[in-house]
Parts: sequence; structure tokens; C-alpha cells
Amino acid sequence: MTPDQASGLRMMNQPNNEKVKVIAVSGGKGGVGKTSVSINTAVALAEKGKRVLVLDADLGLANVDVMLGLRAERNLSHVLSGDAELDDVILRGPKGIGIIPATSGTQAMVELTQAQHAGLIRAFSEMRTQFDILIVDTAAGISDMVLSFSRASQDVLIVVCDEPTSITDAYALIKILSREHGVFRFKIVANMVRSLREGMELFAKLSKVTDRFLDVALELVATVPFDENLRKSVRKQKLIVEAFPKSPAAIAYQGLANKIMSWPVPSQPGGHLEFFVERLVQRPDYQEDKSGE
Ligand SMILES: Nc1ncnc2c1ncn2[C@@H]1O[C@H](COP(=O)(O)OP(=O)(O)OP(=O)(O)O)[C@@H](O)[C@H]1O
Repeated sequence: MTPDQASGLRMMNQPNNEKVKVIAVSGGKGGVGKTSVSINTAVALAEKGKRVLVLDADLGLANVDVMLGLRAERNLSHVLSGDAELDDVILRGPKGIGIIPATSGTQAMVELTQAQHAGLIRAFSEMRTQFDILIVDTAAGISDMVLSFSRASQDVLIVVCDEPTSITDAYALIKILSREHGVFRFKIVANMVRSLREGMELFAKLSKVTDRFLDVALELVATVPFDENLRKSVRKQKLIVEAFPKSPAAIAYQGLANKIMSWPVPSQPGGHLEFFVERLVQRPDYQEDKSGE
């Protein structure tokens, strides 16, 4: 570990009452509703008084800022290159949620230089006093970035919908996270379902296959109905929780926000944020360094 990295980690290890929860939203398959879940739940949490930061790690598409009609001049890559402070790239969304646009620069996170790693650690360490919850909206697929964001998070939400490829892709993601990355607990969001029953059936389909082949624990944490108002609100570049707060999907996002608030607060000082950043920037050479400590 370089002196810069060590000082970044020391900053994070200072006593602090802030306990930041870090939640990754993944799904395996594209288009299952990860961004909708991330951003609507973030705003629902903000409405309940939480300070929420969303990391848009859905590379290339920059979904979150497009969905909100925000224009990102700079993104996480500028922070990593030292051309901007994290504070400068954070966009402000509805109800004051913060959004970090992360485009191509983040794609190479595993190949960052040591100085960039140090910058990232320092940047995130500053965030812990400003936010209570970090939601990481990951990309589709099972790229290294999706895996590293998921394994670094405290809770992993997997969004699925009733399509065979959604179940198989979610299964593939759960399999690789459990077998190769030590993640064994998954919180499932059944999205675009026609009824609560359909949501439970979808969960049962996924559980059946994971129970058979994997040693993991799945929990159904939300059933989000298919809701036309979601598309209508996207067209207006508004969020459904704002534009149609009483519609079925909005109520489901609000319910998920309530659940998230009931999940245990991380016990370590600074909450899960420091663990998140440490794991995110971990490379084999750094792991060797740590084992010698
Ligand atoms: N519950 C829902 N009811 C109706 N439409 C939905 C629902 N959830 C998501 N959608 C729609 O599905 C589309 C894909 O949603 P979204 O962009 O959130 O998915 P994603 O998983 O983030 O996609 P990608 O993998 O491309 O980033 C959007 O048009 C969105 O409005």
C-alpha cells in the first residue's frame, strides 16, 4: 500500500458516528429495472430523511442522469485522474439525492494506478460524513466491475423479472458471486410482475434452482408491479415516486425504502463505506501487502 493510500484509509478509520450503508443493485440481465429500482428507492429514502448517494456504475449508458434529465459534465474518471474533486462531479437529483456519474473511467477500476486508487479512497472517505446510504447501480452482465461492486457492498439486491433469461442470468451472477467472491446472501426484487403472487412465483423459480445447486440465502425484499406510469414518468424525465407517488410501483419502491431503513446498521466505524472502497480497489498485489500486516 502506498503512503497516500494508507493516509486515505487512516482518514476513514478515524472515529466517526456516521454509519454508511452500501447497497449494490445488480441483476445479470439488462433492462430488468435496476436503474428504476436504484433511483426511485433512493428518492423514497430521501423522502424519509436519509441522505442518499447513487453511484451510476451502469457504464457507458449513463442511465441515471439521462433518466433524471441531468447533464453530467464530469464523472468519476475525472476524480480518478485528479482533474476534479468528488464533490464537484456529484449531481443533485430530486429530494437532494447525490448522483456520481461513472462512465468509461470507472470501467478500468481494476487497472487503476496506485495514485488513482489513493484518490478514490480519499474521495469516498470524505463522502461518509455527507451521506447515510450509498446505492450502486451496476451494469448488466457479470463483468469484473459488476462483481467487484457487488462483493464490496454490504447488501446485494438482485432485480429479476419474469423472463427465462432474467432467471438464468440472475442465477449465473449469484453463482459466480457465491463461488468466487464470497457473497452468500442476496436480496431479491421481483420486478414488472402482474400480482404479488406472480412475484412470489418468480422468487420461487429462482430459489428452486439456487437451492438445488448453490449454498446461498435468498430473501424476497420487494415485489414491484408492472406499472405504465413508470414509462410515462420516464418520458417526462420525472421519477414515478415523485410524479405518481400513489401508483403501485411507487408504493413498492417506498416499501423497499422502509425495509432498507430497517436493515442493521453496519457495526464498523464509518459504516460499510471504508470496507466498500478497500475491497473495490483491492488488487492481488495489495492483498499480498495486507497479508503481511
Ligand atoms: N415496474 C416496472 N413497470 C413498468 N416498466 C418498468 C418497470 N421497471 C422498469 N421498467 C421499464 O423497463 C425499462 C428498463 O428499466 P431500467 O432502465 O430501470 O432497467 P436496467 O436494468 O437498469 O436496464 P440496463 O440494463 O439497460 O441498464 C425502462 O423503460 C423502465 O421504464
